[in-house]
Amino acid sequence: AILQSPTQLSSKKSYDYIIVGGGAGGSVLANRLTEDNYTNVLLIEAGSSDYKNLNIAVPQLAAALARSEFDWNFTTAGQPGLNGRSIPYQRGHVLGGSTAVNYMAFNTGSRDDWDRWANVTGDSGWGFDNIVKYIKKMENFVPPLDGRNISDEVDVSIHGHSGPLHISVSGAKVATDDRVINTTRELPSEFPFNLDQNSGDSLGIGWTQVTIADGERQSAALSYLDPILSRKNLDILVNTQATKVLQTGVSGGKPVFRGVQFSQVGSGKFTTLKATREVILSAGAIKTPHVLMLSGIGDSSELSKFNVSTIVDLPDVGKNLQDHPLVTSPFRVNSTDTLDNLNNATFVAEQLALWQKNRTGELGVATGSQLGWLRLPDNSSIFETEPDPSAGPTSAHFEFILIDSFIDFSAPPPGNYFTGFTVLVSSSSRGYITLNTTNPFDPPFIQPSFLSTPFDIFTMRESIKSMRRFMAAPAWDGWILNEFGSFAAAQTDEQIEEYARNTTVTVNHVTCTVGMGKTGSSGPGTGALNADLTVKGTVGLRVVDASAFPFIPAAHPQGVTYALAERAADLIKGVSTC
Ligand SMILES: Cc1cc2nc3c(=O)[nH]c(=O)nc-3n(C[C@H](O)[C@H](O)[C@H](O)COP(=O)(O)OP(=O)(O)OC[C@H]3O[C@@H](n4cnc5c(N)ncnc54)[C@H](O)[C@@H]3O)c2cc1C
Repeated sequence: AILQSPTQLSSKKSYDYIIVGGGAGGSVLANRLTEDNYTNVLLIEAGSSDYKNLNIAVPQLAAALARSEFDWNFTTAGQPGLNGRSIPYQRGHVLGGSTAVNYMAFNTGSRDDWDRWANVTGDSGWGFDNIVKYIKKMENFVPPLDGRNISDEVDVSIHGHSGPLHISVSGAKVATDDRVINTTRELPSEFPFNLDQNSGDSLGIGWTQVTIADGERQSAALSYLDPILSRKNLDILVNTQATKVLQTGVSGGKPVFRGVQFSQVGSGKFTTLKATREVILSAGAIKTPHVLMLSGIGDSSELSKFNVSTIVDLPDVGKNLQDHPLVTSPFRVNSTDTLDNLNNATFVAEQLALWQKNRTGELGVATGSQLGWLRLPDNSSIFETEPDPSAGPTSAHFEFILIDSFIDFSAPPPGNYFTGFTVLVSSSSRGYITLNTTNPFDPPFIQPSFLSTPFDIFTMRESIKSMRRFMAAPAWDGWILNEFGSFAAAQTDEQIEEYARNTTVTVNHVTCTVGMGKTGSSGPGTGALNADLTVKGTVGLRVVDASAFPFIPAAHPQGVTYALAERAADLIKGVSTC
């Protein structure tokens, strides 16, 4: 059942597992753990249960979710690599978490991304060949809404067809699709076509797979929770924030953390509850380390600055932050047939009527029908002085997101556009999260440290030059009029770097802030979690969300988080995972 307030909890009921956070990680666990009728689970979510809200359901309304009630409204610290700029740092604040507010691109990571996890943790179960079964377990690949033949857009045979998460390709084609694909024919050595970027080898340009089915967003709440709301052994407590995990004893010399303290914002009332087996933090890569630090689990030198007494000195909590910085390359186009038409209120009203009638029209299509995953040439000058931070030859250094409209996260100008996002997906910069205050309702201090290494600024610059080469292919003749705005003025290497520092934002892929390492290893840089996702130096406490990644994949991370959580569920159940 969904409970709206802690006062609705029954004092007679005890829970085997208390999960904090109902996003990608938490929703998978709540579903899988309650498959056993005798396992009782409480899922605590800070946001509301309004996961069917129109702005969430309709894919092209996603922009309205930023700075709304569905956003934690975080802002980063000033970033030296961005000329001191602070940027918004969006996170989902609703059942479904960030999967309810994201842009729905669906990737499952490259072979090298997963194999690097296996190496770092010493657990081959995280390797690609083993994880494939968990990827298939989550997936249900369905045909696109328009029913077109997609045999040249995706290799349907490698996907799962009976999992909870419905995925597909965009529900209808847009005017630039053929131009993008023709570019891969005209410039195949730099921009090869890849039929399925989720095969383990992600490199090349291909069709975006999305968590959209029948024109509607598929969030973790809709996929993993909505179908099981009638299970008697699952309670979902919404509008309630976990403020701390609490020590409930000592076992084998280690503190046991089976208690959770929680509260509704502004109520002034705090409730505590104890799980009989485990407390699992799935609060995402910002809030999971925040809750751990507030509970006395973190870097003792940081905690002491705020008079928080350290129970477990775990220096890696909040460190190792990795994300994907993004720069826009906008072009004016010689057409009125672009998704920019959705900036016109009358047109949107017409499209909304279509969407409500049968989910058709432009509001149900994906933002960015194609993605490109690309590497710097092996002989790039940067490798003479800097190591390659990518996971290996199947992982990209940078990404293209190719969009049939203007997007630069400010008010759109009049006219029609094409936008190429270039995204740094294997960066060597590392950021961090720490406390700002000890009030659990205050945001933590967030420093992503974007573009703070020579490799990162070099690669961002080269990605923009690569985007210009892509858009100069004959396929675009007659469509592209000219480069737009301050992007057009950035032509020399120095100007491009300055443009990047002045305009970089994020794709909102923050990860790795409570990363896994080898089981039992200790000290800075060895990871905050054991390979089975238990928190080092504790009993009864685990982390299952994107903060547990040891390295960010060169991929949009929701699919990777779902797969991690699918395996975590089996690790928790104690069934064989390899
Ligand atoms: C704007 C945006 C666009 C994105 N675009 C894409 C994309 O196109 N493709 C992609 O793959 N990924 C995308 N992502 C990232 C992706 O959605 C996340 O990586 C993924 O959802 C992470 O899952 P998670 O379980 O770690 O955290 P989340 O899904 O964020 O879930 C965490 C949950 O915990 C809750 N919570 C936090 N603190 C507490 C607390 N103290 N008590 C109770 N509950 C708490 C939150 O409210 C939230 O519901 C995007 C993210 C954003 C914000």
